[in-house]
Amino acid sequence: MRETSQLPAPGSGAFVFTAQEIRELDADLARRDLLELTMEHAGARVAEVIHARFPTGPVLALAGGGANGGDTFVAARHLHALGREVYVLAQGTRHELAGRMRRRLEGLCPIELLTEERLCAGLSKTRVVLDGLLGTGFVPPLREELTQWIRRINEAGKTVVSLDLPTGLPSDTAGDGSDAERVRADLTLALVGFKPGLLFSEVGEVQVLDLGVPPALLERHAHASCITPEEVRALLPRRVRGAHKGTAGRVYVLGGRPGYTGAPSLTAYGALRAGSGLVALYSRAELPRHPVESMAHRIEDWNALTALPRPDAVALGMGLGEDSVPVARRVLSWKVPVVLDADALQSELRGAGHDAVVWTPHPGEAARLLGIGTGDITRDPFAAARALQLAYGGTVVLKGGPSVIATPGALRVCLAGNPGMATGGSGDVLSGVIAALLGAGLSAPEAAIAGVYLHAAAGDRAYARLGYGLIASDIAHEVAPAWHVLHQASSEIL
Ligand SMILES: NC(=O)C1=CN([C@@H]2O[C@H](COP(=O)(O)OP(=O)(O)OC[C@H]3O[C@@H](n4cnc5c(N)ncnc54)[C@H](O)[C@@H]3O)[C@@H](O)[C@H]2O)[C@H](O)CC1
Ligand SMILES: [K+]
Repeated sequence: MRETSQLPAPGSGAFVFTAQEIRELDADLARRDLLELTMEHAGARVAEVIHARFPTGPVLALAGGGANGGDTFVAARHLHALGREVYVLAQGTRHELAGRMRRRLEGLCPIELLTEERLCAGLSKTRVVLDGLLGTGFVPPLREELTQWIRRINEAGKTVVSLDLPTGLPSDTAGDGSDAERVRADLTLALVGFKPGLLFSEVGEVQVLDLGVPPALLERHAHASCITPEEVRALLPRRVRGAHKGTAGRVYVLGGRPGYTGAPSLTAYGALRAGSGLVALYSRAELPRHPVESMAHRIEDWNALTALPRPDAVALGMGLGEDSVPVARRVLSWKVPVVLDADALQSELRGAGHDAVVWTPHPGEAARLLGIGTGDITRDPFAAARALQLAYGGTVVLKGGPSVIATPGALRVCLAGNPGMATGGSGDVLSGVIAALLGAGLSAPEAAIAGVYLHAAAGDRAYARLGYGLIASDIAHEVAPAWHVLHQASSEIL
């Protein structure tokens, strides 16, 4: 689970790149004669941030044989120019670029070949370690000498700043949970954008450095992009002066069964707090704690649904149990926007969906839908979300820390939210929020993006008040102020 204090700023509309996409971006930059400039910029920015964050003491810069090491040479030169004492240990290399970089340092700060002995001596004398051994070019498994060096770095207890990626962390997938073989960084300065490994592993603080790469190139090569508060604000439905409850979205919540009555009630709270004009619950069970602002109906037979007027959106599956698949089939045939959650996330519904469906699995449900293990989902949530979207259609929200959204055209990730939200009923609230937005007229991708963000922002508000003791109904109630702040705020405040 990610620690709240380690979350990157949710305001950053950063992109995410895999190692392959970085190679393609680099090739594009090289064609435009911009690659060397970009590396120069990277090193200068890294030096600037290190100097600002850790302004005193010697810096030990560890440079690998690839471009990650090349960036480190540039950073060392800029740190030296800022008056810092810098000691560079470089991996033996024939890399032409790294060789040139090294010549540029000669006479400025000491450079030696990296050996274990020199590493230990250097670590004992330093305050800050700049880890520039491996970046996106790392191909597991680690070579033995690297494993030993990483161990030494981690044991030294110094402040460690990793350049682009903590050495040993795979770029494109979540780390395996053990950090024995990767640098434990206090801060990672990610170049150009996040790498998936940084989003889905325990990596400490991450800061993305903008290297002045033209946004059009970033967009062309990116794997995914982070949801921004600005775009969510623009998506939020506005009520007209003559609005009444019937125009603000009528949402049906279909869920619950005897013994499982809390889930649909939380969905109803989520929908109401996200602005639904009317929320009606239908369940086989009595729902003793449904919001008084909603209408709860106990029904004996789901055939009774046929006689009901069509709502603007439906949230379906929360606590519904084995009736979920036939009920979902019936509701999907109405062709109104639907959120399919919890018990409705079944592989029998493959092919039964339509464009206005939002599927909201957590990793366990996603694994069930794809017929693979949960570990395969959490290893690469982007790939899992995309695979689900291709198999099931509509829009997929793969819940997690962070949540990932696959729309027909894009992969998105939400950096807001916190581990306190890992509490029973949190997902039920989310399906209500998304259903409310669908009911207000947003498309499935829009409702998923805005809903996931609003829910996460509400969770952050609840966490600020209550810490890890927050419960799902707190998230539901914080949706309203989260929305209100977003609605009112100017883009400067965001
Ligand atoms: N557009 C950008 O974001 C830019 C990023 N840059 C930096 O370039 C690196 C990636 O550089 P690359 O040369 O492709 O790879 P690395 O430096 O990460 O590593 C290559 C180096 O590592 C050795 N190696 C690979 N696998 C292993 C292993 N299992 N064990 C030990 N050693 C291994 C390999 O032999 C090579 O020597 C990116 O992270 C950014 O830092 C550029 O500056 C351009 C702009
Ligand atoms: K690194």
